Amino acid sequence: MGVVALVPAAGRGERLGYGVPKALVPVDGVPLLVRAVRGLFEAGCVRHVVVAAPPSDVDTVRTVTAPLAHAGGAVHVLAGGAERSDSVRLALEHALREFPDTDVVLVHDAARAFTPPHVVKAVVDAVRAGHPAVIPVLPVTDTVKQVDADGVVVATPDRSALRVVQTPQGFDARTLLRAHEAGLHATDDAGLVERLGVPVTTVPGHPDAMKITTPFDLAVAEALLVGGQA
Ligand SMILES: Nc1ccn([C@@H]2O[C@H](COP(=O)(O)OP(=O)(O)OP(=O)(O)O)[C@@H](O)[C@H]2O)c(=O)n1
Ligand SMILES: C[C@](O)(CO)[C@H](O)COP(=O)(O)O
Repeated sequence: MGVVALVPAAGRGERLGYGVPKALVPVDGVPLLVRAVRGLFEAGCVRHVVVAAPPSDVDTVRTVTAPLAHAGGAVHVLAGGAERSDSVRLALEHALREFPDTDVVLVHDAARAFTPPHVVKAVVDAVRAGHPAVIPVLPVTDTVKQVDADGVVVATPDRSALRVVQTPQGFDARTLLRAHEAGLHATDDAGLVERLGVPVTTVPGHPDAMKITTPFDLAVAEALLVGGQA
């Protein structure tokens, strides 16, 4: 029995526009991916990590992540796929083949490099408590509008019932495999599980678990977050 974290890190980081794949972008000299993997191990409950790397950078990713493995744990690196969900599926298949005693799987964006370890632990604890799918969330602070193709507002959903979704998302391993094998599309793994009719439970997320997507996000991380984690 053990927890394996899958880290989709194969994106190009086009919205960031840094010139190297986003996972390798340094913040205070430390690549985002290294920070993300460190945070997973620091939670104290993750045994192995499987990273889906940009296909052109598998060797570099192996080099930067190799020193992160702790006693009894491993960091495996493989080439990711065309879409995030392809990268997750490839990493999941690898994990279940290489670590067959895995019972809990986390999926964690390399781009959420500053996620506090206590959020990782809260997700794992909730899966271990019997919830087959668990996601960290934050309340929505802006009013949200639904618009049509012309940008005209068609609805204003009640924001008290809305949540912003972060990672790591945690799953019973067989449930996540079933969700990926169903061949559906969703922007996160919990979205695939929902379509199976499996309940998805929420735990509190954290503002530091922001997804670094744009140059603004990177500037925020550099200005606010480095001190606590460098
Ligand atoms: N084919 C892909 C695309 C994305 N990801 C990963 O999924 C996470 C969330 O994706 P996002 O933040 O959108 O990253 P990018 O795809 O790199 O961003 P962009 O769309 O700006 O290129 C990131 O850690 C990214 O590396 C992945 O593993 N494989
Ligand atoms: C998984 C995710 O981070 C949850 O908010 C998000 O859906 C990833 O989206 P992206 O467009 O691949 O960045």
